[in-house]
Amino acid sequence: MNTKPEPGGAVLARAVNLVNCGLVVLDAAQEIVLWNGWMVPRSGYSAARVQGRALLDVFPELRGSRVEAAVLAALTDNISATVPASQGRSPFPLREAGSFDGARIDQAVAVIPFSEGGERYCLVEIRDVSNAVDRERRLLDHAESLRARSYVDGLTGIANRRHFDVALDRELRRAQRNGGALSLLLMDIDSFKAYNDHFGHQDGDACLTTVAQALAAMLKRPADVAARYGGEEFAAILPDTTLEQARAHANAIRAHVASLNLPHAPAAARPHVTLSIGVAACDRDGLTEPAALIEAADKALYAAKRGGRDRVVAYGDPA
Ligand SMILES: Nc1nc2c(ncn2[C@@H]2O[C@H](COP(=O)(O)OP(=O)(O)OP(=O)(O)O)[C@@H](O)[C@H]2O)c(=O)[nH]1
Repeated sequence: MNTKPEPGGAVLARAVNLVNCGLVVLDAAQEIVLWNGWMVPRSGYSAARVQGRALLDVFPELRGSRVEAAVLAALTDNISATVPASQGRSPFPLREAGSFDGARIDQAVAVIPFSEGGERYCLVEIRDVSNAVDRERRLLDHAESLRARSYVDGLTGIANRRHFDVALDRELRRAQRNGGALSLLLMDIDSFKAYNDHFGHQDGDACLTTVAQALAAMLKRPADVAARYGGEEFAAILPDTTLEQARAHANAIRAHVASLNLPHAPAAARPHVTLSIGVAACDRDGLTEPAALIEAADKALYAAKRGGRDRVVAYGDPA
């Protein structure tokens, strides 16, 4: 059996001052009766300076905070409480030891009531959780950037197919709710196989990126979406746009890409890179589902290819 005597007050005081968290003891009047060494360099107050002063007098900004509520609950109702770091801003104005203009330490605070000699007290324990909070923030940032990247085409930087699918579904529903129009363009670079065969795949990739950026620059409304639909195929969702308006816009896109004068392979129909575009709109019967709208635009695109390429065809145009 351990027969060593209990440590004296001096040993306890040393231990309390060495512990790696803030310890503050308040009496029933919320006045500070203990202020450990950890608090001193982080608050800028020595124990002698705060002893006997009310906590809210030392830190007026705690008024109305969750810490004040927890202290009240401890001293009046004998209830323990914790104030986790994630719930808003760090309650105590504590900074990294010795840096009084640095960032606040992220804190997890626990308030624990106890009685001694018939008096009620509470212990306020403050732990520095800055590292954990930092890690959590970095993980959240990383998750957010992964999420954003998962909707962007890695090669061209415009929306990818997944983004397109989500946007088309959303915009079609919105158009139906509001009784508005919506048009879809499917665009394909003409004779792109010949381009790759002549210039090589790397130049092919660069060409795809240039065309994608040119296309995105032509869609100016916030709700418009330009996406890479497949290999050398692009799509544009144009909310609040009728078939005839979309046809006009498709022609402007086609003319803009042609005006870039990107040299094409000798085997291509034109000396420069061109687009064929199929247009469909949801203002026609039966084109209220994404799949039906895509199929209609695809048929129109096929007709544009068959008709000689470098042209715009709308679904329903006479063959
Ligand atoms: N460089 C590059 N080429 C791609 C990519 N995705 C698809 N392609 C190429 O695009 C070409 C498409 O060829 P086809 O579908 O035969 O059509 P096309 O030659 O464009 O002819 P038309 O569409 O009929 O005018 C194929 O050679 C694919 O390899 C890509 O990410 N990078």
